[in-house]
Amino acid sequence: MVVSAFVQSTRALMAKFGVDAPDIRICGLTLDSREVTTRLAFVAVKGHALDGRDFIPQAISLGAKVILAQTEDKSEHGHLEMRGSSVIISLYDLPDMVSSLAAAFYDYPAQKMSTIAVTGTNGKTSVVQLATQLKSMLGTRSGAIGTLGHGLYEGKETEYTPEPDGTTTPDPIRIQYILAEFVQLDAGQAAFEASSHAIVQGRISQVKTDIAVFTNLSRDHLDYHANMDEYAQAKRQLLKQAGLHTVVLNAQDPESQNWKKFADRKLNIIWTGVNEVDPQITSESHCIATNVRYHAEGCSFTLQSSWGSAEVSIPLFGTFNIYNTLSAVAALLAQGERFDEIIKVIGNVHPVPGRMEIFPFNQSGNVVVDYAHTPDALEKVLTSAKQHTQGDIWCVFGCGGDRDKGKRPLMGQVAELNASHIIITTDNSRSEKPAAIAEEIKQGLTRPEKAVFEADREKAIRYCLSKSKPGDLIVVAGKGHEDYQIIGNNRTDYNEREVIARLQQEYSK
Ligand SMILES: CC(=O)N[C@H]1[C@@H](OP(=O)(O)OP(=O)(O)OC[C@H]2O[C@@H](n3ccc(=O)[nH]c3=O)[C@H](O)[C@@H]2O)O[C@H](CO)[C@@H](O)[C@@H]1O[C@H](C)C(=O)N[C@@H](C)C(=O)N[C@H](CCC(=O)O)C(=O)O
Repeated sequence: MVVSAFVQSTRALMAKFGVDAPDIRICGLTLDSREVTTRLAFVAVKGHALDGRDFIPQAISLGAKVILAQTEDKSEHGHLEMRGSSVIISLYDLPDMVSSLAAAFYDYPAQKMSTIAVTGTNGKTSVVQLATQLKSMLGTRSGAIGTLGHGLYEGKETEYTPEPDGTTTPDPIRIQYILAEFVQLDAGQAAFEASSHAIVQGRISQVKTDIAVFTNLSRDHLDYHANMDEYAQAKRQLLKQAGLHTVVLNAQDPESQNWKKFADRKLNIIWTGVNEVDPQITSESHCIATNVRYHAEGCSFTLQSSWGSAEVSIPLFGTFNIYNTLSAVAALLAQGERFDEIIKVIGNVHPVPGRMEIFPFNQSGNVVVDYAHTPDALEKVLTSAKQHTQGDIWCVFGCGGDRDKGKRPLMGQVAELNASHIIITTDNSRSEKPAAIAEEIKQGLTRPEKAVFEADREKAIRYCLSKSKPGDLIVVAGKGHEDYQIIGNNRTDYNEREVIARLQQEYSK
Protein backbone atom coordinates (compact mmCIF):
# COMPACT_ATOMS: atom_id res chain seq x y z
CA MET A 1 0.00 0.00 0.00
CA VAL A 2 1.31 3.45 -0.83
CA VAL A 3 0.33 6.19 1.58
CA SER A 4 1.75 9.57 2.45
CA ALA A 5 4.22 9.69 5.33
CA PHE A 6 3.19 10.26 8.92
CA VAL A 7 5.22 12.94 10.65
CA GLN A 8 5.02 14.09 14.26
CA SER A 9 7.10 16.10 16.65
CA THR A 10 8.31 14.16 19.68
CA ARG A 11 7.47 17.23 21.79
CA ALA A 12 3.79 17.14 20.74
CA LEU A 13 3.62 13.36 21.10
CA MET A 14 5.27 13.20 24.52
CA ALA A 15 3.20 16.14 25.80
CA LYS A 16 0.13 13.88 25.47
CA PHE A 17 1.78 11.67 28.11
CA GLY A 18 2.86 14.52 30.40
CA VAL A 19 6.51 14.40 29.32
CA ASP A 20 8.54 17.42 28.20
CA ALA A 21 10.68 16.27 25.27
CA PRO A 22 12.81 18.02 22.64
CA ASP A 23 11.24 18.88 19.31
CA ILE A 24 12.46 16.19 16.91
CA ARG A 25 10.46 15.18 13.83
CA ILE A 26 9.87 11.46 13.51
CA CYS A 27 7.97 9.48 10.87
CA GLY A 28 7.14 6.45 12.94
CA LEU A 29 7.89 4.18 15.86
CA THR A 30 9.37 0.70 15.94
CA LEU A 31 9.83 -1.97 18.60
CA ASP A 32 12.62 -3.63 16.64
CA SER A 33 16.12 -2.13 16.62
CA ARG A 34 16.77 -3.93 13.32
CA GLU A 35 14.09 -1.82 11.61
CA VAL A 36 15.45 1.50 12.87
CA THR A 37 16.22 4.31 10.43
CA THR A 38 17.06 7.95 11.12
CA ARG A 39 13.35 8.80 10.78
CA LEU A 40 11.99 6.22 13.25
CA ALA A 41 11.96 6.35 17.05
CA PHE A 42 13.04 3.10 18.73
CA VAL A 43 10.74 1.87 21.49
CA ALA A 44 12.90 -0.26 23.81
CA VAL A 45 10.92 -2.61 26.07
CA LYS A 46 11.65 -5.79 27.97
CA GLY A 47 10.05 -8.80 26.26
CA HIS A 48 9.50 -12.49 27.02
CA ALA A 49 12.90 -13.61 25.77
CA LEU A 50 15.01 -10.49 25.28
CA ASP A 51 15.32 -6.95 26.61
CA GLY A 52 14.86 -4.33 23.92
CA ARG A 53 17.01 -1.92 25.96
CA ASP A 54 20.04 -4.09 25.14
CA PHE A 55 19.57 -3.03 21.51
CA ILE A 56 19.72 0.73 22.16
CA PRO A 57 23.36 0.93 20.98
CA GLN A 58 22.38 -0.85 17.75
CA ALA A 59 19.44 1.54 17.26
CA ILE A 60 21.74 4.53 17.76
CA SER A 61 24.30 3.10 15.35
CA LEU A 62 21.48 2.79 12.77
CA GLY A 63 20.71 6.48 13.23
CA ALA A 64 17.83 6.60 15.74
CA LYS A 65 17.54 10.18 16.98
CA VAL A 66 14.89 9.29 19.58
CA ILE A 67 14.73 6.27 21.87
CA LEU A 68 11.79 5.67 24.20
CA ALA A 69 13.10 3.31 26.87
CA GLN A 70 11.23 1.40 29.57
CA THR A 71 12.15 2.16 33.18
CA GLU A 72 10.95 0.24 36.21
CA ASP A 73 11.67 3.26 38.42
CA LYS A 74 8.68 5.62 38.60
CA SER A 75 10.89 8.56 39.56
CA GLU A 76 12.78 8.24 36.25
CA HIS A 77 9.61 8.76 34.18
CA GLY A 78 10.27 11.55 31.68
CA HIS A 79 14.03 11.58 32.37
CA LEU A 80 16.08 12.61 29.29
CA GLU A 81 19.59 11.39 28.51
CA MET A 82 21.67 12.48 25.51
CA ARG A 83 23.91 9.90 23.83
CA GLY A 84 25.75 11.71 21.11
CA SER A 85 23.01 13.37 19.09
CA SER A 86 20.36 10.84 20.18
CA VAL A 87 17.98 11.41 23.07
CA ILE A 88 16.81 8.57 25.32
CA ILE A 89 13.48 9.29 27.03
CA SER A 90 12.76 7.02 30.01
CA LEU A 91 9.13 6.03 30.40
CA TYR A 92 7.60 4.16 33.33
CA ASP A 93 5.17 1.35 32.34
CA LEU A 94 6.24 1.71 28.71
CA PRO A 95 5.06 -1.81 27.69
CA ASP A 96 1.50 -0.83 28.70
CA MET A 97 1.85 2.54 26.98
CA VAL A 98 2.96 1.30 23.56
CA SER A 99 -0.56 0.92 22.19
CA SER A 100 -1.56 4.43 23.39
CA LEU A 101 1.67 5.92 22.05
CA ALA A 102 1.09 4.37 18.66
CA ALA A 103 -2.60 5.38 18.64
CA ALA A 104 -1.56 8.97 19.44
CA PHE A 105 1.24 8.96 16.86
CA TYR A 106 -1.09 7.77 14.07
CA ASP A 107 -3.93 10.05 15.28
CA TYR A 108 -6.33 7.41 16.60
CA PRO A 109 -7.15 5.76 13.25
CA ALA A 110 -9.62 3.20 14.68
CA GLN A 111 -11.84 6.08 15.75
CA LYS A 112 -12.28 7.05 12.11
CA MET A 113 -13.84 3.74 10.97
CA SER A 114 -16.15 0.94 12.03
CA THR A 115 -14.08 -1.78 13.65
CA ILE A 116 -14.71 -5.48 14.24
CA ALA A 117 -12.39 -7.63 16.38
CA VAL A 118 -12.69 -11.37 15.99
CA THR A 119 -11.39 -13.84 18.55
CA GLY A 120 -11.79 -17.59 19.14
CA THR A 121 -9.63 -20.66 18.56
CA ASN A 122 -10.91 -21.32 15.05
CA GLY A 123 -12.66 -19.24 12.41
CA LYS A 124 -11.01 -15.85 13.10
CA THR A 125 -9.51 -15.52 9.63
CA SER A 126 -12.69 -16.56 7.83
CA VAL A 127 -14.94 -14.23 9.82
CA VAL A 128 -12.58 -11.31 9.22
CA GLN A 129 -12.39 -12.05 5.49
CA LEU A 130 -16.14 -12.61 5.13
CA ALA A 131 -17.04 -9.43 7.04
CA THR A 132 -14.58 -7.55 4.83
CA GLN A 133 -15.83 -9.09 1.58
CA LEU A 134 -19.49 -8.46 2.46
CA LYS A 135 -18.90 -4.87 3.57
CA SER A 136 -17.00 -4.06 0.40
CA MET A 137 -19.72 -5.67 -1.73
CA LEU A 138 -22.14 -3.34 0.06
CA GLY A 139 -20.08 -0.41 -1.18
CA THR A 140 -17.70 0.42 1.69
CA ARG A 141 -13.99 0.03 1.10
CA SER A 142 -12.85 -2.32 3.87
CA GLY A 143 -9.61 -3.52 5.39
CA ALA A 144 -8.75 -6.89 6.90
CA ILE A 145 -5.91 -7.68 9.33
CA GLY A 146 -4.98 -11.18 10.42
CA THR A 147 -3.13 -14.40 9.75
CA LEU A 148 -3.17 -13.75 5.99
CA GLY A 149 -1.58 -10.33 6.51
CA HIS A 150 -3.39 -7.07 5.88
CA GLY A 151 -5.07 -5.56 2.86
CA LEU A 152 -8.11 -3.84 1.41
CA TYR A 153 -11.12 -5.24 -0.38
CA GLU A 154 -12.54 -2.80 -2.86
CA GLY A 155 -15.43 -4.81 -4.31
CA LYS A 156 -15.85 -8.32 -5.56
CA GLU A 157 -13.90 -7.82 -8.77
CA THR A 158 -10.76 -6.81 -6.92
CA GLU A 159 -8.25 -9.49 -6.14
CA TYR A 160 -7.35 -9.42 -2.45
CA THR A 161 -3.57 -9.41 -2.10
CA PRO A 162 -2.64 -8.98 1.53
CA GLU A 163 0.81 -7.95 2.68
CA PRO A 164 2.18 -10.43 5.24
CA ASP A 165 2.73 -9.32 8.85
CA GLY A 166 4.21 -12.45 10.44
CA THR A 167 1.81 -12.70 13.36
CA THR A 168 -1.98 -13.09 13.48
CA THR A 169 -2.35 -9.76 15.26
CA PRO A 170 0.44 -7.29 14.42
CA ASP A 171 2.46 -5.64 17.19
CA PRO A 172 0.88 -2.62 18.93
CA ILE A 173 2.65 -0.11 16.71
CA ARG A 174 2.18 -1.91 13.42
CA ILE A 175 -1.56 -2.41 13.89
CA GLN A 176 -2.08 1.33 14.43
CA TYR A 177 0.08 2.03 11.38
CA ILE A 178 -1.97 -0.37 9.25
CA LEU A 179 -5.23 1.18 10.49
CA ALA A 180 -3.86 4.63 9.67
CA GLU A 181 -3.04 3.39 6.15
CA PHE A 182 -6.60 2.12 5.83
CA VAL A 183 -7.92 5.56 6.85
CA GLN A 184 -5.68 7.27 4.28
CA LEU A 185 -7.06 4.92 1.66
CA ASP A 186 -10.65 5.82 2.61
CA ALA A 187 -11.60 2.56 4.26
CA GLY A 188 -14.84 2.74 6.24
CA GLN A 189 -14.34 -0.52 8.09
CA ALA A 190 -11.47 -2.54 9.52
CA ALA A 191 -11.93 -6.11 10.71
CA PHE A 192 -9.04 -7.68 12.58
CA GLU A 193 -8.14 -10.96 14.25
CA ALA A 194 -7.47 -10.66 17.97
CA SER A 195 -5.28 -13.57 19.08
CA SER A 196 -5.14 -14.41 22.78
CA HIS A 197 -1.40 -13.53 22.76
CA ALA A 198 -2.21 -10.11 21.32
CA ILE A 199 -4.98 -9.43 23.82
CA VAL A 200 -2.89 -10.23 26.92
CA GLN A 201 0.17 -8.46 25.54
CA GLY A 202 -1.86 -5.29 24.95
CA ARG A 203 -1.22 -5.17 21.19
CA ILE A 204 -4.80 -3.94 20.64
CA SER A 205 -5.51 -2.32 24.00
CA GLN A 206 -5.91 1.13 22.40
CA VAL A 207 -7.64 0.04 19.22
CA LYS A 208 -11.19 1.33 19.57
CA THR A 209 -13.42 -1.67 18.87
CA ASP A 210 -17.13 -1.35 18.03
CA ILE A 211 -17.98 -5.01 17.68
CA ALA A 212 -16.34 -8.12 19.14
CA VAL A 213 -16.99 -11.56 17.69
CA PHE A 214 -16.28 -14.74 19.66
CA THR A 215 -16.28 -17.85 17.45
CA ASN A 216 -15.42 -20.83 19.69
CA LEU A 217 -12.91 -22.16 22.20
CA SER A 218 -10.89 -25.37 22.07
CA ARG A 219 -7.42 -26.57 23.09
CA ASP A 220 -4.58 -24.50 21.62
CA HIS A 221 -1.58 -22.40 22.67
CA LEU A 222 -1.11 -24.23 26.00
CA ASP A 223 2.61 -23.66 25.51
CA TYR A 224 1.83 -19.98 26.19
CA HIS A 225 -1.23 -19.96 28.46
CA ALA A 226 -0.93 -22.00 31.68
CA ASN A 227 -4.26 -23.78 31.23
CA MET A 228 -7.57 -23.58 29.37
CA ASP A 229 -9.08 -21.22 31.96
CA GLU A 230 -6.29 -18.70 31.42
CA TYR A 231 -6.61 -19.08 27.66
CA ALA A 232 -10.39 -18.49 27.85
CA GLN A 233 -9.93 -15.50 30.16
CA ALA A 234 -7.37 -14.00 27.79
CA LYS A 235 -9.92 -14.01 24.98
CA ARG A 236 -12.67 -12.62 27.20
CA GLN A 237 -10.54 -9.54 27.94
CA LEU A 238 -11.80 -8.35 24.55
CA LEU A 239 -14.99 -7.40 26.40
CA LYS A 240 -13.02 -4.52 27.95
CA GLN A 241 -12.16 -2.85 24.62
CA ALA A 242 -13.03 0.84 24.48
CA GLY A 243 -15.96 1.65 22.22
CA LEU A 244 -17.55 -1.81 22.31
CA HIS A 245 -21.31 -1.76 21.72
CA THR A 246 -22.04 -5.25 20.40
CA VAL A 247 -20.71 -8.74 20.94
CA VAL A 248 -21.54 -11.60 18.58
CA LEU A 249 -21.55 -14.96 20.37
CA ASN A 250 -21.79 -18.54 19.15
CA ALA A 251 -24.80 -19.92 21.07
CA GLN A 252 -23.52 -23.46 20.58
CA ASP A 253 -20.13 -22.97 22.26
CA PRO A 254 -20.34 -23.36 26.07
CA GLU A 255 -17.74 -20.60 26.60
CA SER A 256 -20.23 -18.05 25.24
CA GLN A 257 -22.15 -18.23 28.51
CA ASN A 258 -19.02 -16.94 30.30
CA TRP A 259 -18.85 -14.07 27.81
CA LYS A 260 -22.48 -13.27 28.55
CA LYS A 261 -21.79 -13.46 32.30
CA PHE A 262 -18.84 -11.06 32.15
CA ALA A 263 -20.29 -8.71 29.51
CA ASP A 264 -21.35 -5.23 30.57
CA ARG A 265 -25.15 -5.11 30.73
CA LYS A 266 -25.22 -2.25 28.22
CA LEU A 267 -23.64 -4.43 25.53
CA ASN A 268 -25.89 -5.79 22.79
CA ILE A 269 -25.48 -9.53 22.30
CA ILE A 270 -26.27 -11.19 18.98
CA TRP A 271 -26.42 -14.99 19.08
CA THR A 272 -25.41 -17.17 16.14
CA GLY A 273 -26.16 -20.86 15.73
CA VAL A 274 -26.84 -23.60 13.21
CA ASN A 275 -29.90 -25.89 13.11
CA GLU A 276 -30.76 -27.09 16.64
CA VAL A 277 -30.41 -23.81 18.53
CA ASP A 278 -31.78 -23.21 22.01
CA PRO A 279 -35.23 -21.66 21.31
CA GLN A 280 -34.46 -19.09 24.02
CA ILE A 281 -31.99 -17.29 21.75
CA THR A 282 -34.65 -16.58 19.13
CA SER A 283 -36.35 -14.37 21.70
CA GLU A 284 -33.09 -12.33 21.86
CA SER A 285 -31.09 -10.77 18.98
CA HIS A 286 -30.02 -13.63 16.75
CA CYS A 287 -28.71 -14.62 13.35
CA ILE A 288 -29.08 -18.37 12.79
CA ALA A 289 -29.13 -20.94 9.99
CA THR A 290 -31.85 -23.58 9.76
CA ASN A 291 -32.77 -26.21 7.17
CA VAL A 292 -29.11 -26.61 6.12
CA ARG A 293 -28.31 -28.60 2.94
CA TYR A 294 -24.79 -29.57 1.81
CA HIS A 295 -23.98 -30.04 -1.86
CA ALA A 296 -21.08 -30.08 -4.28
CA GLU A 297 -21.16 -26.29 -4.74
CA GLY A 298 -21.42 -25.36 -1.07
CA CYS A 299 -24.27 -25.01 1.41
CA SER A 300 -27.84 -23.69 1.34
CA PHE A 301 -29.89 -22.71 4.37
CA THR A 302 -32.56 -20.44 5.75
CA LEU A 303 -30.92 -17.40 7.29
CA GLN A 304 -33.24 -16.48 10.13
CA SER A 305 -32.52 -13.33 12.09
CA SER A 306 -34.03 -10.58 14.20
CA TRP A 307 -33.74 -8.41 11.06
CA GLY A 308 -35.51 -10.81 8.63
CA SER A 309 -35.39 -14.29 7.07
CA ALA A 310 -34.30 -15.48 3.62
CA GLU A 311 -33.15 -18.57 1.72
CA VAL A 312 -29.44 -18.32 0.88
CA SER A 313 -26.72 -20.35 -0.85
CA ILE A 314 -23.03 -19.80 -0.20
CA PRO A 315 -20.16 -21.30 -2.20
CA LEU A 316 -18.38 -22.45 0.95
CA PHE A 317 -17.88 -25.93 2.41
CA GLY A 318 -18.54 -27.10 5.94
CA THR A 319 -20.85 -26.22 8.79
CA PHE A 320 -18.14 -24.09 10.38
CA ASN A 321 -18.23 -21.85 7.33
CA ILE A 322 -21.94 -21.36 7.98
CA TYR A 323 -21.05 -20.26 11.54
CA ASN A 324 -18.37 -17.95 10.13
CA THR A 325 -20.81 -16.43 7.63
CA LEU A 326 -23.43 -15.90 10.35
CA SER A 327 -20.88 -14.11 12.57
CA ALA A 328 -19.88 -11.81 9.73
CA VAL A 329 -23.51 -11.10 8.82
CA ALA A 330 -24.39 -10.45 12.49
CA ALA A 331 -21.54 -7.94 12.79
CA LEU A 332 -22.77 -6.07 9.70
CA LEU A 333 -26.37 -6.11 10.91
CA ALA A 334 -25.12 -4.65 14.21
CA GLN A 335 -23.56 -1.78 12.23
CA GLY A 336 -26.94 -1.02 10.68
CA GLU A 337 -26.44 -2.65 7.26
CA ARG A 338 -29.79 -3.69 5.74
CA PHE A 339 -30.73 -7.36 5.87
CA ASP A 340 -32.11 -7.42 2.29
CA GLU A 341 -28.94 -5.75 0.94
CA ILE A 342 -26.76 -8.36 2.65
CA ILE A 343 -28.91 -11.15 1.20
CA LYS A 344 -28.40 -9.74 -2.32
CA VAL A 345 -24.61 -10.16 -2.10
CA ILE A 346 -24.12 -13.10 0.25
CA GLY A 347 -23.95 -15.67 -2.57
CA ASN A 348 -20.86 -13.90 -3.95
CA VAL A 349 -18.57 -14.56 -0.98
CA HIS A 350 -15.55 -16.69 -1.77
CA PRO A 351 -13.44 -19.07 0.32
CA VAL A 352 -10.45 -17.75 2.17
CA PRO A 353 -7.27 -19.05 0.48
CA GLY A 354 -6.17 -22.21 2.24
CA ARG A 355 -9.35 -22.53 4.28
CA MET A 356 -11.36 -25.55 3.13
CA GLU A 357 -10.31 -24.62 -0.40
CA ILE A 358 -11.24 -27.20 -3.04
CA PHE A 359 -8.90 -28.12 -5.92
CA PRO A 360 -10.73 -30.40 -8.39
CA PHE A 361 -8.96 -33.41 -9.99
CA ASN A 362 -10.53 -35.52 -12.74
CA GLN A 363 -8.77 -38.85 -12.30
CA SER A 364 -8.58 -38.96 -8.51
CA GLY A 365 -10.17 -37.50 -5.41
CA ASN A 366 -10.46 -33.71 -5.20
CA VAL A 367 -7.95 -32.05 -2.86
CA VAL A 368 -9.15 -29.87 0.01
CA VAL A 369 -6.50 -27.55 1.49
CA ASP A 370 -7.01 -26.35 5.01
CA TYR A 371 -4.95 -24.63 7.70
CA ALA A 372 -6.30 -26.94 10.48
CA HIS A 373 -3.51 -27.66 12.94
CA THR A 374 -5.42 -28.41 16.13
CA PRO A 375 -7.38 -31.58 16.97
CA ASP A 376 -10.62 -29.60 17.00
CA ALA A 377 -9.96 -27.89 13.67
CA LEU A 378 -8.89 -31.16 12.04
CA GLU A 379 -12.06 -32.85 13.26
CA LYS A 380 -14.18 -30.03 11.86
CA VAL A 381 -12.46 -30.18 8.47
CA LEU A 382 -12.81 -33.95 8.22
CA THR A 383 -16.42 -34.12 9.36
CA SER A 384 -17.29 -31.30 6.96
CA ALA A 385 -15.55 -33.04 4.08
CA LYS A 386 -17.60 -36.16 4.85
CA GLN A 387 -20.81 -34.14 4.56
CA HIS A 388 -19.89 -33.17 0.99
CA THR A 389 -18.94 -36.65 -0.35
CA GLN A 390 -19.99 -40.29 -0.32
CA GLY A 391 -16.42 -41.42 -1.20
CA ASP A 392 -13.32 -42.12 0.95
CA ILE A 393 -11.57 -39.40 2.97
CA TRP A 394 -7.76 -39.28 2.77
CA CYS A 395 -6.08 -37.22 5.48
CA VAL A 396 -2.57 -35.76 5.10
CA PHE A 397 -1.30 -33.90 8.18
CA GLY A 398 1.56 -33.47 10.66
CA CYS A 399 2.27 -31.62 13.92
CA GLY A 400 4.69 -28.79 14.66
CA GLY A 401 8.00 -29.52 16.40
CA ASP A 402 8.99 -27.71 19.63
CA ARG A 403 5.32 -26.92 20.34
CA ASP A 404 2.44 -28.38 22.42
CA LYS A 405 3.21 -32.12 22.27
CA GLY A 406 -0.08 -33.07 23.96
CA LYS A 407 -2.01 -32.47 20.77
CA ARG A 408 -0.08 -35.01 18.68
CA PRO A 409 -1.92 -38.24 19.72
CA LEU A 410 -5.17 -36.27 19.80
CA MET A 411 -4.69 -35.28 16.15
CA GLY A 412 -3.98 -38.95 15.34
CA GLN A 413 -7.14 -40.04 17.12
CA VAL A 414 -9.26 -37.48 15.28
CA ALA A 415 -7.79 -38.51 11.91
CA GLU A 416 -8.45 -42.21 12.54
CA LEU A 417 -12.02 -41.57 13.61
CA ASN A 418 -12.86 -39.44 10.59
CA ALA A 419 -10.72 -40.57 7.65
CA SER A 420 -10.39 -43.87 5.78
CA HIS A 421 -6.68 -43.30 5.01
CA ILE A 422 -4.05 -41.51 7.12
CA ILE A 423 -0.81 -40.10 5.74
CA ILE A 424 1.42 -38.45 8.35
CA THR A 425 3.84 -35.84 7.02
CA THR A 426 5.98 -32.87 8.11
CA ASP A 427 4.49 -29.64 9.46
CA ASN A 428 7.24 -27.28 10.68
CA SER A 429 9.21 -29.98 12.52
CA ARG A 430 11.75 -27.37 13.68
CA SER A 431 14.45 -29.04 15.85
CA GLU A 432 12.59 -32.37 16.09
CA LYS A 433 12.74 -35.34 13.69
CA PRO A 434 9.54 -35.63 11.56
CA ALA A 435 9.57 -39.42 12.03
CA ALA A 436 9.68 -39.01 15.83
CA ILE A 437 6.74 -36.59 15.75
CA ALA A 438 4.88 -39.12 13.54
CA GLU A 439 5.45 -41.83 16.17
CA GLU A 440 3.85 -39.59 18.82
CA ILE A 441 0.89 -38.93 16.52
CA LYS A 442 0.54 -42.71 16.01
CA GLN A 443 0.19 -43.19 19.77
CA GLY A 444 -3.35 -41.86 19.38
CA LEU A 445 -4.22 -44.53 16.76
CA THR A 446 -5.76 -47.91 17.55
CA ARG A 447 -4.24 -49.31 14.30
CA PRO A 448 -0.98 -47.35 13.86
CA GLU A 449 0.29 -49.86 11.27
CA LYS A 450 -2.35 -48.58 8.82
CA ALA A 451 -1.01 -45.02 8.83
CA VAL A 452 1.53 -44.15 6.13
CA PHE A 453 4.48 -41.87 6.98
CA GLU A 454 5.86 -39.71 4.15
CA ALA A 455 8.04 -36.85 5.39
CA ASP A 456 7.86 -34.92 2.09
CA ARG A 457 4.49 -33.13 1.83
CA GLU A 458 4.37 -33.07 -1.97
CA LYS A 459 5.15 -36.80 -2.13
CA ALA A 460 2.44 -37.44 0.48
CA ILE A 461 -0.11 -35.62 -1.72
CA ARG A 462 1.10 -37.45 -4.85
CA TYR A 463 0.67 -40.74 -2.96
CA CYS A 464 -3.00 -39.90 -2.28
CA LEU A 465 -3.58 -38.75 -5.87
CA SER A 466 -2.20 -42.06 -7.15
CA LYS A 467 -4.31 -44.20 -4.80
CA SER A 468 -7.61 -42.32 -4.55
CA LYS A 469 -10.55 -42.50 -6.93
CA PRO A 470 -12.86 -39.78 -8.28
CA GLY A 471 -15.44 -38.92 -5.65
CA ASP A 472 -12.92 -39.29 -2.79
CA LEU A 473 -11.67 -36.21 -0.95
CA ILE A 474 -7.99 -35.71 -0.05
CA VAL A 475 -7.82 -33.38 2.95
CA VAL A 476 -4.37 -31.79 3.24
CA ALA A 477 -4.24 -30.07 6.61
CA GLY A 478 -1.87 -27.76 8.44
CA LYS A 479 -0.39 -25.39 5.88
CA GLY A 480 -3.35 -23.62 4.27
CA HIS A 481 -2.18 -20.30 2.87
CA GLU A 482 1.29 -20.48 4.46
CA ASP A 483 4.23 -20.45 2.12
CA TYR A 484 6.99 -21.99 4.18
CA GLN A 485 8.15 -25.12 5.93
CA ILE A 486 10.47 -24.91 8.96
CA ILE A 487 12.84 -27.87 9.24
CA GLY A 488 15.67 -27.54 11.76
CA ASN A 489 16.62 -23.88 11.68
CA ASN A 490 15.80 -23.56 7.99
CA ARG A 491 12.71 -21.83 6.78
CA THR A 492 12.27 -22.95 3.18
CA ASP A 493 9.70 -21.87 0.59
CA TYR A 494 6.73 -24.22 0.43
CA ASN A 495 3.37 -23.04 -0.88
CA GLU A 496 0.94 -25.95 -0.74
CA ARG A 497 -1.71 -24.18 -2.82
CA GLU A 498 0.83 -23.59 -5.60
CA VAL A 499 2.09 -27.16 -5.37
CA ILE A 500 -1.45 -28.51 -5.74
CA ALA A 501 -2.28 -26.10 -8.58
CA ARG A 502 0.85 -27.42 -10.35
CA LEU A 503 -0.25 -31.02 -9.70
CA GLN A 504 -3.66 -30.15 -11.17
CA GLN A 505 -1.91 -29.11 -14.42
CA GLU A 506 0.29 -32.18 -14.41
CA TYR A 507 -2.60 -34.59 -13.79
CA SER A 508 -4.86 -32.96 -16.40
CA LYS A 509 -2.39 -33.79 -19.24
C1 LIG B 1 6.11 -14.82 22.67
C2 LIG B 1 5.45 -13.65 22.02
O1 LIG B 1 4.27 -13.64 21.86
N1 LIG B 1 6.30 -12.64 21.64
C3 LIG B 1 5.72 -11.40 21.11
C4 LIG B 1 6.28 -10.26 21.92
O2 LIG B 1 7.66 -10.29 21.72
P1 LIG B 1 8.62 -9.99 22.93
O3 LIG B 1 8.44 -8.55 23.29
O4 LIG B 1 8.45 -10.97 24.02
O5 LIG B 1 10.02 -10.17 22.14
P2 LIG B 1 11.47 -10.51 22.62
O6 LIG B 1 12.01 -11.42 21.58
O7 LIG B 1 11.55 -10.89 24.04
O8 LIG B 1 12.25 -9.11 22.41
C5 LIG B 1 12.09 -8.01 23.30
C6 LIG B 1 12.14 -6.73 22.52
O9 LIG B 1 13.43 -6.64 21.90
C7 LIG B 1 13.26 -6.24 20.57
N2 LIG B 1 14.42 -6.69 19.79
C8 LIG B 1 14.72 -8.01 19.70
C9 LIG B 1 15.80 -8.41 18.94
C10 LIG B 1 16.58 -7.44 18.28
O10 LIG B 1 17.56 -7.73 17.57
N3 LIG B 1 16.23 -6.14 18.41
C11 LIG B 1 15.16 -5.74 19.14
O11 LIG B 1 14.87 -4.56 19.19
C12 LIG B 1 11.96 -6.89 20.15
O12 LIG B 1 11.40 -6.25 19.02
C13 LIG B 1 11.12 -6.69 21.40
O13 LIG B 1 10.47 -5.44 21.38
O14 LIG B 1 5.76 -9.02 21.44
C14 LIG B 1 6.06 -8.77 20.06
C15 LIG B 1 5.44 -7.43 19.68
O15 LIG B 1 4.08 -7.44 19.86
C16 LIG B 1 5.48 -9.89 19.18
O16 LIG B 1 5.81 -9.66 17.83
C17 LIG B 1 6.07 -11.22 19.64
O17 LIG B 1 5.45 -12.22 18.88
C18 LIG B 1 6.32 -13.23 18.41
C19 LIG B 1 6.98 -12.79 17.09
C20 LIG B 1 5.51 -14.50 18.16
O18 LIG B 1 5.92 -15.38 17.44
N4 LIG B 1 4.37 -14.61 18.81
C21 LIG B 1 3.44 -15.69 18.62
C22 LIG B 1 3.54 -16.71 19.74
C23 LIG B 1 2.07 -15.05 18.58
O19 LIG B 1 1.92 -13.89 18.96
N5 LIG B 1 1.08 -15.77 18.11
C24 LIG B 1 -0.25 -15.22 18.06
C25 LIG B 1 -1.31 -16.27 17.86
C26 LIG B 1 -1.23 -17.06 16.61
C27 LIG B 1 -2.40 -18.05 16.47
O20 LIG B 1 -3.54 -17.75 16.86
O21 LIG B 1 -2.12 -19.15 15.96
C28 LIG B 1 -0.29 -14.12 16.96
O22 LIG B 1 -1.00 -13.11 17.16
O23 LIG B 1 0.38 -14.30 15.94
